[in-house]
Amino acid sequence: MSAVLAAEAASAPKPRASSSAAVVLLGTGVVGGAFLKLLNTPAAAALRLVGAANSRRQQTDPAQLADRALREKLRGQGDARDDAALLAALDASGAAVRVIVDATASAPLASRHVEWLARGYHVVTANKALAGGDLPGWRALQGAVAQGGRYGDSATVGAGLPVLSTLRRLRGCGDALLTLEGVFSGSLSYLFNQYDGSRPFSALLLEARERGYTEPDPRSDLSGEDVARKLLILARNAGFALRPDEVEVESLVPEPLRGVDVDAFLARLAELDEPLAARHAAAKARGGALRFLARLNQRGRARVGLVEVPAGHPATRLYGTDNQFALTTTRYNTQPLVIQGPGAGPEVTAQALLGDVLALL
Ligand SMILES: NC(=O)C1=CN([C@@H]2O[C@H](COP(=O)(O)OP(=O)(O)OC[C@H]3O[C@@H](n4cnc5c(N)ncnc54)[C@H](O)[C@@H]3O)[C@@H](O)[C@H]2O)C=CC1
Ligand SMILES: N[C@@H](CC=O)C(=O)O
Repeated sequence: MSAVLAAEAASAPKPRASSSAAVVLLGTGVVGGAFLKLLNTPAAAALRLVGAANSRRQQTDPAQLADRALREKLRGQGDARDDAALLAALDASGAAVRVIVDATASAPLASRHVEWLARGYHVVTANKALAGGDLPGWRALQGAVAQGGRYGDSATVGAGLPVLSTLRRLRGCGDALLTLEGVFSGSLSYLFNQYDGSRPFSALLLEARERGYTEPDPRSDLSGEDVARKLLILARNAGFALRPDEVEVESLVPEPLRGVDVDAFLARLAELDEPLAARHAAAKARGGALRFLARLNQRGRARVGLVEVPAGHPATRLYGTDNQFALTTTRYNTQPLVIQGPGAGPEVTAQALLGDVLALL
């Protein structure tokens, strides 16, 4: 090892010897699976997994939890789902820091976050259904946090890009958000950064899904619902008490595909192609490009949808799954403060979860 590398290794932050946490993981899909891999790295040495679950099964047996094939095994083996048994495993761990990591998209699970915080568990989540859901849920969450509950939400916006932390820091300094604009979806960014009409939109969507960028049901992305949730989370953290019905949302899901089950939707994906090809051709003919943008103006008016932007627009300078958040505030008012980078994907999202868990130690 070179002297420089050795010095860096020696100075790398290490968990305090006395700090350790017991962790229960809910959701072992794309993000949860990547989180399990991170738990097996030195960065997570202070964390002890005491329970893991998918939607149907769970495991609390230490030997099974230590198995590198845990995620695969849970598909066919394990106990029936029972939140109480997972919480009991956290209690039995004796750890001072007990963390529930929610890597699902389940609204019923998200609705339990407040109760878990009130009972003294910390919650770290990639699930946006509570903070980006109805206003009473958001208010209950703020109440639990005001009582001392610690809620790790970095993964809910920008897959861990430092957006929420920046916004809260500015607000803590008395700076107020005036407007917010950008690309808040990694999958829609990936789709529209590439879509030039040469390949069907549906083929690109399948690619985004295979890479783990889309929601469990990709219509949550295409409908604008996932972007609207992120806009609500950001707006609320900036002090706007916005309700979901106050966000104007444009859906890219054709009407006949809205009510069918996920498998039927995936089988009929080609129905997305013609309308989007027509919009793309029209934008291109005018020298523009299509981007799925989110906007919040100073009066609290919020909209998410597909926009034809001119060549050279900041959103045309994104690559891959890049997200872009342009924050204009009372102090950043001549030029916005811009946060940009990959905004979806298993590794970055799992790292955001891990970072939030480690911050509890
Ligand atoms: N994929 C990405 O790039 C990002 C995803 N997220 C969020 O992460 C969450 C998970 O996304 P993915 O891993 O892509 O989804 P996924 O569909 O691959 O995995 C979801 C997992 O949750 C489990 N699950 C569902 N209901 C459950 C329940 N009641 N109890 C226990 N487990 C349950 C499923 O069995 C599955 O293992 C979503 O909320 C998503 O919005 C956030 C940022 C980025
Ligand atoms: N499906 C989401 C994943 C992150 O929240 C997206 O595409 O941004």
